Amino acid sequence: MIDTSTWRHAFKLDPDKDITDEHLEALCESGTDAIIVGGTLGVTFDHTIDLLSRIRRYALPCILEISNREAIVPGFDHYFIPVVLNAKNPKWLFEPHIEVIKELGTIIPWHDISTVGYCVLNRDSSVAKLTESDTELTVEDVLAYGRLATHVLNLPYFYIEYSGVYGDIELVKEVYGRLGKSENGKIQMIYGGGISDKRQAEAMNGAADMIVVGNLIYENIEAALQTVVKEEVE
Ligand SMILES: CC(C)=CCC/C(C)=C/CC/C(C)=C/CC/C(C)=C/CC/C(C)=C/CC/C(C)=C/CC/C(C)=C/COP(=O)(O)OP(=O)(O)O
Ligand SMILES: O=P(O)(O)OC[C@@H](O)CO
Ligand SMILES: [Mg+2]
Repeated sequence: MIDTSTWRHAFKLDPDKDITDEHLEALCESGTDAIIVGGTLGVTFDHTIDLLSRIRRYALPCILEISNREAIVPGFDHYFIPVVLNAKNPKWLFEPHIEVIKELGTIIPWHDISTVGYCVLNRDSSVAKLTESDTELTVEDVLAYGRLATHVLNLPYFYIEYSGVYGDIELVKEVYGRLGKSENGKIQMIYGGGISDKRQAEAMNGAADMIVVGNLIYENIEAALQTVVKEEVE
């Protein structure tokens, strides 16, 4: 089982996108807490296992965020199993999961997986289009999804996903403040989406337990490296 309680920052690598050895080394040695591997579309077994083999040169946790059956590669330290809580197409809630559990049930390392409840808020993202996410949500709506994740589903993670665009920080702050602190904060809240510089990374890190930086890696590696924020030492 993995302990992410002190994690503040992770880079998310897309197996479908190229990255040089030099940039990969810089990311893995940047001080980030973990590498998450995943994407929405086109994630293949071969690209995923190739990327894992390259990341394994470095001593940091590597998590596979599973987006399709093809991408399931053994050998990761941990697996995030997504549930898109605000998916309007019910097929995406549990159908893919059931198919995989029926196929792999006996070999699934249940202690190495964590279910992550996503609230997808960028209507133009691939994941929103794929799952037909209801992205026109108020703060109260998002807070309700957070409470669903925390108290009804007892999930370890609630992920506010803006995937590709920098989100509404006031919404994130309010949801985090009312969910995390006022309700014994037993869930870890993650923010990801459009972080493009150190200022945005620090701002969002004040609004959630952990931030994830993805696309910026492939647009501006130096700016991506600047987003690494570390746990304040008491
Ligand atoms: C030995 C062995 C084989 C070990 C592995 C066993 C294992 C871990 C089995 C898994 C068991 C299980 C229950 C798996 C679930 C399988 C599955 C297919 C789940 C579907 C998840 C889902 C809802 C997918 C659709 C939505 C989606 C793509 C979610 C991913 C998260 C997300 C928000 C992605 C967006 O990423 P982003 O980078 O922003 O996207 P793009 O940049 O590509 O646009
Ligand atoms: O690629 P970006 O927009 O940084 O988003 C990171 C992560 O939330 C994607 O699942
Ligand atoms: Mg991505």
